[in-house]
Amino acid sequence: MLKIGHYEFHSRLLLGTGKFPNFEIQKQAVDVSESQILTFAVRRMNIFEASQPNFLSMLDVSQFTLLPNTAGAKTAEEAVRIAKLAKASGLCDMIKVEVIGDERTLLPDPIETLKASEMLLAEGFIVLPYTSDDVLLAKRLQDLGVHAIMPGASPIGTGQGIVNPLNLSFIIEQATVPVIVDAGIGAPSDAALAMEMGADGVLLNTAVSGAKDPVKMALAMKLAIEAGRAGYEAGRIPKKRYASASSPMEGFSRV
Ligand SMILES: CC(=O)[C@@H](O)[C@H](O)COP(=O)(O)O
Repeated sequence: MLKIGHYEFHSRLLLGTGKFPNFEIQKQAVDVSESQILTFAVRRMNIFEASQPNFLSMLDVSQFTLLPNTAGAKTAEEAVRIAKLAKASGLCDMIKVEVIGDERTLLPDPIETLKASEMLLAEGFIVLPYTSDDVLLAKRLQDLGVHAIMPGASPIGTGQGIVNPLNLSFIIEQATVPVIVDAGIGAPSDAALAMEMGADGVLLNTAVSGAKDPVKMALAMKLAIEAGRAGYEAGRIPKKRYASASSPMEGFSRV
C-alpha cells in the first residue's frame, strides 16, 4: 500500500493528464493503467467552467484521487494561490507543489518550493513537492513535514530516465516519507528501475501521452511499476565481480 497523509492506494502509478491525443484515448489509458491518482495543472483545467471541455467530466471521479498541481507558478505565493483555488473547488486537500524556476529546463526553484511547501503545510494541505534530485533539499522538505517527496528523474518531458541514480538512491535511503519519482521517465524500464531502487511510486505523463500507442504504454508502465516493486521487495542478488555456477557441482557423483 502507498500511504500519503491520510490516503492509501494500492496502485503506485500516478498519472499526469496532459498532452493526450484526445479524451477518449486518455480515458482508455487511465483505465488500463489502474492508476488511482491523476494529477492535473489547475491553471490548465477548466474546473470552474462547466461549458468548457474538461477531461475530468469523462471520468467517474469518485474512483480516483485527483491531485491538483501548481504548474505555471513561478513563486511560492502563486503556488499557494493556485492550491487554494483547487481546494476551493472541492477536489482534494492534497497538492503537488510545482514551482518552476527556469523555462528551458523546467527545473523546480528550490527556494520557492521550500517556501511554498511551508506555507501550504501551515494551511493544512497534504503537501507533495516536486523537487530536483538534490539530496539536502529533499531532507529539508522532509524536515518541514511534507507528506511525500517527488524528485525528478530528469527534466519534465525529456524522457531521459533517471540521470542521477546515485542522488536518487541517497534520497530514498534517507527518506522518512514516501518518495515518488516524478518527471523524465521515458520507458517502462526507467519506471521499473525507480521502483527496484526502492521508490514508493512513480508519477509520469509524457511517456504515456506521447507514445505511439498511449493505451499500450499505460499498460506497460503499470506492469513495469508492479514488477519493479516486486523485485525490490524480493531483494535482488548482489552484483559480483566473478562468475559462480548456477548449478554448483558439489555433492554430484563423478561419471
Ligand atoms: C503532469 C505533471 O505533473 C508533470 O509536470 C510531471 O512532472 C510529469 O513529467 P513527465 O511528463 O516528464 O512524465
